[in-house]
Amino acid sequence: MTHHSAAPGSGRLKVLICGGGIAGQALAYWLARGGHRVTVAERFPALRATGAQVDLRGQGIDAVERMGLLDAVRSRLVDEAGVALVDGRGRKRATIMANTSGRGRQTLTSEYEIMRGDLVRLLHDATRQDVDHVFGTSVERFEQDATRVVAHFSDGSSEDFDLLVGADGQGSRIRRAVLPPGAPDPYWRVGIHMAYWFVPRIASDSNIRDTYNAPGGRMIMRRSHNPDETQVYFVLRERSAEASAVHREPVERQKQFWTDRFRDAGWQTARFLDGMRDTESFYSQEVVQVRTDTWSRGRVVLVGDAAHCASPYSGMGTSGGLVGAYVLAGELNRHGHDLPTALANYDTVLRPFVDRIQAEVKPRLLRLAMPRSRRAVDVLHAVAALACRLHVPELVARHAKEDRGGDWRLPDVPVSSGRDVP
Ligand SMILES: Cc1cc2nc3c(=O)[nH]c(=O)nc-3n(C[C@H](O)[C@H](O)[C@H](O)COP(=O)(O)OP(=O)(O)OC[C@H]3O[C@@H](n4cnc5c(N)ncnc54)[C@H](O)[C@@H]3O)c2cc1C
Repeated sequence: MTHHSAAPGSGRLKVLICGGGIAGQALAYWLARGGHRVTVAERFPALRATGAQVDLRGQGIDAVERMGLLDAVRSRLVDEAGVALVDGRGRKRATIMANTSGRGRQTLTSEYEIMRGDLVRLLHDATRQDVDHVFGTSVERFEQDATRVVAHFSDGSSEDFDLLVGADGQGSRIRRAVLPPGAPDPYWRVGIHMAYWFVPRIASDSNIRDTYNAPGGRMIMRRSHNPDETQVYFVLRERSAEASAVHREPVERQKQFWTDRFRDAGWQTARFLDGMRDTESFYSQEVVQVRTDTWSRGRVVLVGDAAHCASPYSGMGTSGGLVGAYVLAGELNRHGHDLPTALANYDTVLRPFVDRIQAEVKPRLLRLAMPRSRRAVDVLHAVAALACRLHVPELVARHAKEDRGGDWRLPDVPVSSGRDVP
């Protein structure tokens, strides 16, 4: 680790961000612009520019715009025209097109769909000059007193900082150390699991996302993001200890789990399972939200999924990380070494937005969209087909007053920490 100290008495802070994903890098961007000294420690040996397609919506788009990155994001958007429900023979039973009217709220497809890897690379390009990135290193533990936090790294070194930020995602270790003893389990479980990977694209893979329901609470999605690759998502309704534990097992065991559950699902399952065998891009997770009242303790604070993962079903996970980073950086720029005030304001300002995006996930609706019986799948398709013939989804989207983040607006915050930066 490199050693440098912040100028004493100035508003500048020496900050360690644990996790170089979306929220960590967005925070690094704003703090570096604010004149703070920032190190990002990422556990992965290189930039972790993997993952499937993510949405940017509402306030998340505003946050990207304030970073001056909207044009760069626009140039990397995935072309997804809409979402179709297909039957076992691939026939489209109902199609919901993206809302391109410029009014109301986005449908299932957002106006800004981008591959996670592209967004991570873009944020990295915007921060790499001004921030120390250390790859292949994680924070093993830390201790703090009134004047500093000491981080102990996986390479055996340790270093003092003014502030440690846990931007280490849904399974955050920093969060475990921040929550008070006896705090309730922060995971709010929806009873749904998801795996995704890439397979070679074939001629019939269009720019419409296909969604297929199989009995047993199983869903398969297919969407294509470039001329050569198609993303496959397997989604499973299951509340069992086995399903919750499998995501921490070796990848081969995870693949076996998904193969066993989906083997007889129909449609293009055989093709997708074939592609799963050789893929490098496989990722398996339980759909959870992180719900905790504690976002900070002393000189340690959480940002992004570590603080408030809203889950992929909110459509606001990535936007939430970008917005949280912006709000936290703004308060740190405003209050500098008065960390108690900065961190309390971060909580007060951001909390209503987080409550709103987390409330977007409605387990009852998700269960309805993933029926268990064949008959219920048929009913779902018939109702969806009728609704689409009557243009219900487009009308609802266009006439909705607000997008998913509600009427909460990004606050205006100082970009720099006062006198240190012109
Ligand atoms: C590999 C990957 C793929 C993903 N794919 C999707 C997707 O397809 N769709 C979707 O909606 N969301 C996906 N997500 C989640 C999505 O990125 C987040 O919901 C959202 O962007 C908020 O980002 P975040 O920075 O808070 O968390 P994340 O993007 O999860 O980033 C956390 C970062 O912290 C690093 N990290 C974890 N533990 C440590 C540690 N102890 N020390 C140092 N670094 C650590 C991780 O390697 C990662 O780079 C993915 C996340 C990851 C890590």
